[in-house]
Amino acid sequence: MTALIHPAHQTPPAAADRCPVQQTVTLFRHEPLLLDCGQAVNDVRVAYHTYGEAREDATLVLHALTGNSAVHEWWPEFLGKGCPLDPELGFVVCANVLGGCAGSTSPGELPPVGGGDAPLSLRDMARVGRALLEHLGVRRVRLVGGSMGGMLAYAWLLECPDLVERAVIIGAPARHSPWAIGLNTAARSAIQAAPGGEGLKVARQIAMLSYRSPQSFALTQAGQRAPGTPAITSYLQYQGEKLHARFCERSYVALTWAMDTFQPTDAELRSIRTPVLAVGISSDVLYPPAEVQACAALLPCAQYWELDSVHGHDAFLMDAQDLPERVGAFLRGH
Ligand SMILES: CC(=O)SCCNC(=O)CCNC(=O)[C@H](O)C(C)(C)COP(=O)(O)OP(=O)(O)OC[C@H]1O[C@@H](n2cnc3c(N)ncnc32)[C@H](O)[C@@H]1OP(=O)(O)O
Ligand SMILES: N[C@@H](CCO)C(=O)O
Repeated sequence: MTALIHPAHQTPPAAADRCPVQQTVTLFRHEPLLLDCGQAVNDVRVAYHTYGEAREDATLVLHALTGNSAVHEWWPEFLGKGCPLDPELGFVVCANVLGGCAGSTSPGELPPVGGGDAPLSLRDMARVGRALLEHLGVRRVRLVGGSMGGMLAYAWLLECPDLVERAVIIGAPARHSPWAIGLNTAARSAIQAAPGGEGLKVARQIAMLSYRSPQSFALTQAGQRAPGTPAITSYLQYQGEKLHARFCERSYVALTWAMDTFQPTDAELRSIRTPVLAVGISSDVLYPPAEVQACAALLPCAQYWELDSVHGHDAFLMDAQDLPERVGAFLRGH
């Protein structure tokens, strides 16, 4: 595979001067990426961050649905000196997924299929990630992923078992339940009913209700923010506006579809030999902890741990408590 490294990034600064910057590379220049839908795609752009000196072994962080590759911005408890991802001790990589809208090839940049955006799969995203690791010279990888990133870790375990040494899967099942698909269906319906932005805002409002918990909202959004407006109402409106300002509806449709259609069988999950730490979140109403645990129980080499938080699914981002310590210990082989 030949890669096109974008000129601004051809000469990396010395390690001591390095501050995290997003880099971009174009992969699949000569040999196309064959998507699961059958479409061949050349020139796939991947936006990524690296932390620490390049090595043959790395930890790959897999971001959540609306995340990006800037781990230092959204997961400071996990990345840094003394954290589970310590760039002084190891090489850390995070890439925006194929179909995302934070620098990698977006749905609108792919050849259309059947008159619409090419349907993407989590396995397609794992194959692009593999190509990035090859480009970076990485031959062995530990995975850490939360939410969509956790489901993507399952796809990596099935698609690239030769590369993955261990995986931490946080707040994610191996496949979507009817409940999770239903929530995404409602979100996509909102986008289809009101394209151009308003639908995406409603989609985020629906999703936010599943990312927190009744108890979390009782603690943080009781009463009124402005006279006559319940706090939760203005909160959801604000969250809709915030996502609209930083995300794209075609990516939202593509990524939620990829999650909904990822349905590995029990037999496939039983075939995974890689050690896995699966983390459930006690108050997660999107992916209830029992569901996360039941998926992990199908894996021959998985252990399960539960984060006790009232803040629901998003607790891995906003109320991590001793999760970093647990993740660090598992990555070190304990
Ligand atoms: C923070 C980033 O850089 S995101 C970029 C990368 N994105 C990702 O990685 C995706 C994952 N991240 C996320 O989903 C989110 O950023 C989270 C879960 C980590 C945190 O979400 P947040 O929206 O920052 O937190 P929270 O739910 O507490 O809301 C706080 C915001 O709502 C506002 N707010 C709180 N209550 C109300 C209310 N009743 N009415 C109106 N606004 C309200 C706050 O003023 C605050 O505003 P600000 O974001 O402008 O500071
Ligand atoms: N709140 C996170 C997790 C969703 O699964 C996001 O927006 O990506």
